[in-house]
Amino acid sequence: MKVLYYDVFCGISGDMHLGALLDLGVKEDYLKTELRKLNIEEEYDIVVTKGMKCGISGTRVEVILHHDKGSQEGNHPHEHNHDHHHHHVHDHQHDDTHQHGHEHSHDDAHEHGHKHSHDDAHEHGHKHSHDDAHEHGHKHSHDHAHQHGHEHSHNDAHHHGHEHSHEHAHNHSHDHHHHRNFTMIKDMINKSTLSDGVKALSIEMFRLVAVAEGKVHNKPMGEVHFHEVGATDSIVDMVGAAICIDALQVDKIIASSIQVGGGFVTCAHGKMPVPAPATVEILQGVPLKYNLVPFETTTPTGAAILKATVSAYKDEHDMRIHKIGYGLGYKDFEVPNALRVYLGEIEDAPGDLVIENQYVMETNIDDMNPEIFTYIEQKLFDAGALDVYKTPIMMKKGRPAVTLSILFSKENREALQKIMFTETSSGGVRETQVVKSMLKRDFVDVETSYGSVKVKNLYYEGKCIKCKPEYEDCARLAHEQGVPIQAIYDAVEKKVCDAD
Ligand SMILES: O=C([S-])c1cc(C(=O)S)c[n+]([C@@H]2O[C@H](COP(=O)(O)O)[C@@H](O)[C@H]2O)c1
Ligand code: NI
Repeated sequence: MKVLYYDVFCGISGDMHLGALLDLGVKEDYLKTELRKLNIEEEYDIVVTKGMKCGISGTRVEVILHHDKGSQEGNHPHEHNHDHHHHHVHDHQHDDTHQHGHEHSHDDAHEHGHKHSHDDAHEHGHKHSHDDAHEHGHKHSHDHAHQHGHEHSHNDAHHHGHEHSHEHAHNHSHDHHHHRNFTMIKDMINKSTLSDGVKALSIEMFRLVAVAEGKVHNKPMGEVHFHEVGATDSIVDMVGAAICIDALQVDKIIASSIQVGGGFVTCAHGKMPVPAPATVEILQGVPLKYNLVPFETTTPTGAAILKATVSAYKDEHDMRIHKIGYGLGYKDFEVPNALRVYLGEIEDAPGDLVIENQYVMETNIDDMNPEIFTYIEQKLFDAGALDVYKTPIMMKKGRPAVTLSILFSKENREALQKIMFTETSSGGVRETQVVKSMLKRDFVDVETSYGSVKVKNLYYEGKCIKCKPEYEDCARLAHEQGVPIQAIYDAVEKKVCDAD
């Protein structure tokens, strides 16, 4: 079995992850070509360099943002070194002789404060579009000649206050890409020509962050205003992660316990404890280590990449390692600030359990014509449900009702959700992630006096411990031969026992 192992001894962020997988052998050109399928390549550049951390060489990835067309044309790339140092206070450096300090803080009802200070002649392009009530306050102070032009489009009531103090004429047109929400990002990914696997995996990463942010800030997921998450560099980090993982074509992903770091981190919300609330929300149930350094070592993006892909956490593993990669972080610590990854193989033991992350979607129904259930169940199976089952329940006001449950893999979530909303009377569904352990299995054809029946063999610790004739074959033969179905089961059992 081909395995990817994350050794998260000093944490993980989106760009450390990209660096590690490029270091492991994923081609930089392939990553960049695939990312272009999102059609946002004018918003960023990706710079890949070789570097060193405490004597270990590895690969460093920087996502350089073009916040606006103006800055792009004016050759003002905005650098976001997304691990461990920018924490939502954006430091920007420009080729021209000036610096920007942008401070953004967004919320549903919220205020904007943009502060710019410039030394030289240049142009800005900023665009904002928001869904909710909020206030804007822009403060600019400039020393030299340039132009401003602000474009804002808002759906709801809000108040703007722009304060400019300029020594010279200048031209700003705002064009930030910070406010894509989960739905917008999902649409962008789905509309692209990326493979279905990459789409599903990257959407799952964004969903994990959206759910976590919603929980932390006590808002429904749809109302979460993405901050860094909605920004271009998070899109590059998470879609890029899915592209690189998909390119490796591994059967299983394993990780060590995750070093989250310590202390406090400053971000849009102010100072927050490490692990940041969204990070620890995402990493519930995962083995963590703390305080290797008094800084944030694992970010929400890094946490989401692992949560969406890792099926087992083991500090000691028995894989044969074929390749090793190091993705470098930005800061320098006393320990190597790097994510280490291994590509290798684990022997397929015949008795091994198959362990998969799956999901259960459920809704309680007390007001639907019961005849419809059978129709819906079939539709759910056709859309990829792994199992569909009903549980009788008693609901409020003494109503007898049914819980309709679906077991599924994440790539089928949207199709199944659509059926739940459009075909049942339900107005909402809930979802939980489950770890499913299955006995290894194979299928054989058993010849009986009635005909051939497919039989499932189930293995545990290398031995076949259960044999199950497939119901459909038994039912078909019983009809064809005009015998009780039990006669077919008995014939299969006799054949199997005789063979033992
Ligand atoms: O901007 C928001 S909403 C934000 C929320 C949280 C919470 O934990 S809530 C944390 N952060 C911090 O932002 C940086 C960037 O993280 P990325 O995952 O985008 O790389 C990081 O320091 C987070 O802890 C931001
Ligand atoms: Ni937050």
